[in-house]
Order: sequence, then structure tokens, then C-alpha cells
Amino acid sequence: MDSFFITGTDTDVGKTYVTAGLAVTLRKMGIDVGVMKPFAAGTAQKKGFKSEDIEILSNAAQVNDPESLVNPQFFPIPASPYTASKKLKIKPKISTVLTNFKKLSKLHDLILVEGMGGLMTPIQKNYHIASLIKDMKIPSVIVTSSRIGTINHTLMTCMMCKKYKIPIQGIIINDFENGYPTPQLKRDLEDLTGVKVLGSIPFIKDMSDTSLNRIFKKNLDIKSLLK
Ligand SMILES: Nc1ncnc2c1ncn2[C@@H]1O[C@H](COP(=O)(O)OP(=O)(O)OP(=O)(O)O)[C@@H](O)[C@H]1O
Ligand SMILES: C[C@H](N)[C@H](N)CCCCCC(=O)O
Ligand SMILES: [Mg+2]
Repeated sequence: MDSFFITGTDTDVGKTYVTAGLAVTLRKMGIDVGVMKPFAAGTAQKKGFKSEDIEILSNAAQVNDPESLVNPQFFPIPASPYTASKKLKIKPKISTVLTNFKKLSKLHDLILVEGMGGLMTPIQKNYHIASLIKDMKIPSVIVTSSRIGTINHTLMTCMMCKKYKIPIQGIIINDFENGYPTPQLKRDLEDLTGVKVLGSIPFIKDMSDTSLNRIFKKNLDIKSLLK
């Protein structure tokens, strides 16, 4: 069963929320889901995982994989690995990330890998999130918002995926802020990109398993995701 790299049009577009919802829904279908966030950045949590994203994803997938495996590198400043590693004079651990991904793939049926920022977030000078997806040899899922302006961001992201020859399994609209009506946005994005929109996720008030499973089963074409 294929793993997926959940990328997005930007930071804060909802990759974590969408990946968590997918993890719960696939787990409830009996799939042994693993999660990974190769690189994370920001203010480290005082307890548990440094990255809040990893805490959310591990809870959603109900896995006990160690932090060192699921999040090989955490940068304690809110920036790309390229910027943070220059500032902190440390090297991004790309080979560790790829080794860990292989290890996780042996432990679970599939891995949901969450990116960081957008597709062209630099990890080092000539190596971006897009390069990492290529090296992981897995298809992408693009999370986009419904905000006015999302069409430009989504088209650029799809074009760069095509340039890097990264397969796109589908686009997921994260409709948590007011913007375009989602049926119109779905129609326009599919027409403009030729990529299937797998569905649209509304504002999520309750991140419980029951709530996420209900919302994602109702709003997403999971069959197309897994085909
Ligand atoms: N569907 C949603 N319902 C409610 N709030 C949402 C939703 N999606 C995103 N948010 C809000 O937006 C914030 C950013 O979302 P999220 O952390 O998923 O972004 P991200 O793309 O994972 O960012 P990063 O690049 O830092 O990993 C969340 O903390 C939450 O407050
Ligand atoms: C700290 C933030 N929430 C993300 N995790 C990192 C976003 C990197 C963005 C790089 C860029 O400016 O494009
Ligand atoms: Mg995130």
C-alpha cells in the first residue's frame, strides 16, 4: 500500500490537521498507519514531543514510534531547515530522514509523511521538500486553502510537482477560512491543474477520533486516495 507525502501550498495551510484526519480515518478502516514529520521547526514543547505536529499525528495514528524515528530533526527556530541550519551551524539530516522512512515503512502498512511549509521549502541550498519527496519515491497529496489567492498557490505547487516528476494523488481543500465556495473551487482547480480534488474539509472544532473520522469519511473520496 502506498505511503503519501502530505505537502501544501504554504505553512499553516492545514497539513497537520488534514494528515491527522487521514490517519484516524485510515486507522479506523483497519490500516496500520504510521506517521512522520521529517523536519519540524518552531518553539519546542516543554513536555512530550518537541514538535506539536508530531504529538497531534502520533495521537491520531495511535502509534508509539520514538520521536527520533518519526521526527529526525527539530529546529528550535521558526524557519526552513536551510535557514535554521545556517543560523545554528548544523547540517540537515537528510540521509537519516531517508533511512528512518524506510524503517517506518517496515513497521506499518503505510506512512503519512507531513512536509514543512510549502513544496519549495529549502532543506539545503539545492535540496527542497520537493527533492525529499522525489527521494522518498512516494506520491504527494497537496493541501490547499479556500482563501482568495489559493488558485495561484495551488497551480504553482502542481506545476513544481510536475517539474520534479512527483506524482500527485490529489488535492485536498482545507476550507477553514472564508474564501471561494468549495464546489466552484473544486471545479476550477480540477480544470486548471488536471488533478483530482479529493474533497474539502470544513472548520474542525473537535479533533477527537470520532469527529475527525466522521468529517473525513463524509467529505473525502478515500477510495480515490487509496487507488
Ligand atoms: N480544518 C481546520 N479547522 C480548524 N482550524 C484549522 C483547520 N486547519 C487549520 N486550522 C488552524 O490553522 C493552524 C495551522 O494549521 P496546521 O498546523 O495544520 O498547518 P500546517 O500546514 O501543518 O503548518 P506547518 O507548515 O507549520 O506544519 C492550526 O493550528 C489551526 O489553528
Ligand atoms: C515554523 C513554521 N510553522 C513551519 N513549521 C516552518 C515553515 C518554513 C517556511 C519556509 C518559508 O519561508 O517558505
Ligand atoms: Mg504542520
